[in-house]
Amino acid sequence: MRFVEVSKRFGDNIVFDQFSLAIQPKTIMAVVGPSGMGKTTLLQMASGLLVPDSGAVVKEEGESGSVSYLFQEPRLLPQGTVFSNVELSLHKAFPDKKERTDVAMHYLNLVGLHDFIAYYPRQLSGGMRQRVAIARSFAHPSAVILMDEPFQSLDIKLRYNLLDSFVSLWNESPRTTIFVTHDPKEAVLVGDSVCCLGNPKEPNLLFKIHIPREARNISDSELLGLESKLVKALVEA
Ligand SMILES: Nc1ncnc2c1ncn2[C@@H]1O[C@H](COP(=O)(O)OP(=O)(O)OP(=O)(O)O)[C@@H](O)[C@H]1O
Repeated sequence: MRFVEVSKRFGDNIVFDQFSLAIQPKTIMAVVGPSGMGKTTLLQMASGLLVPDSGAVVKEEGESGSVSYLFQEPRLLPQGTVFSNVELSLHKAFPDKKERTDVAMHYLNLVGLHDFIAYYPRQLSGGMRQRVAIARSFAHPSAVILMDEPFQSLDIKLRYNLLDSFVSLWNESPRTTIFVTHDPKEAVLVGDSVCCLGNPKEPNLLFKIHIPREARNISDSELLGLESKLVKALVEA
């Protein structure tokens, strides 16, 4: 997916001015930036919910069709079980009931919720609810996943556990992904590239990360170095 010289303003507020960014198919672009710099706006333009004033969002071959959105809050149906929260979203993509059930169960297994499929959201912890939402995003056969600070409200241990779950699902079924986060550590653990919005010297500072995702460690010196560069860029932004 490519943002090509995209401009977007709300009244006098210019959020993007001739902004360009290329996300290689089936890679993860982490996006960090101070509050109000346009991260959610970027996701909305990627999803087609919002149309740029000028410029274009270009999808690569195989990226058209529906997108999966993962939000900070899991947005589950309170009256549906864990299973039906995933299965219900698949009716259009998988008209065959058996196939739909298999797909839902496959992803619920991958996020470790096989023993909780008959539970209702109110019976789950916040982390478990977010696992359901992750399973639902991946179960949907969309080529693009847009993530808006999905782990922000969780404690640090849970956050990194969920990040691991997300990476396992992603490795099993890679999709073009934009991952918005406030946390530079999350960004360097998960992204193939990290785009930092809002730095006055370089409005879309881009870092590429060459360490394979599965080999990344929170205390790896190269990642720590990159993280501190990001923190510096964010403080200057
Ligand atoms: N529908 C809208 N109408 C008017 N202004 C808007 C609208 N949507 C976003 N904005 C403005 O655009 C700017 C970017 O908003 P956006 O939500 O994309 O920022 P963000 O980087 O995601 O912020 P945060 O990190 O706080 O979620 C902000 O100044 C916001 O007030």
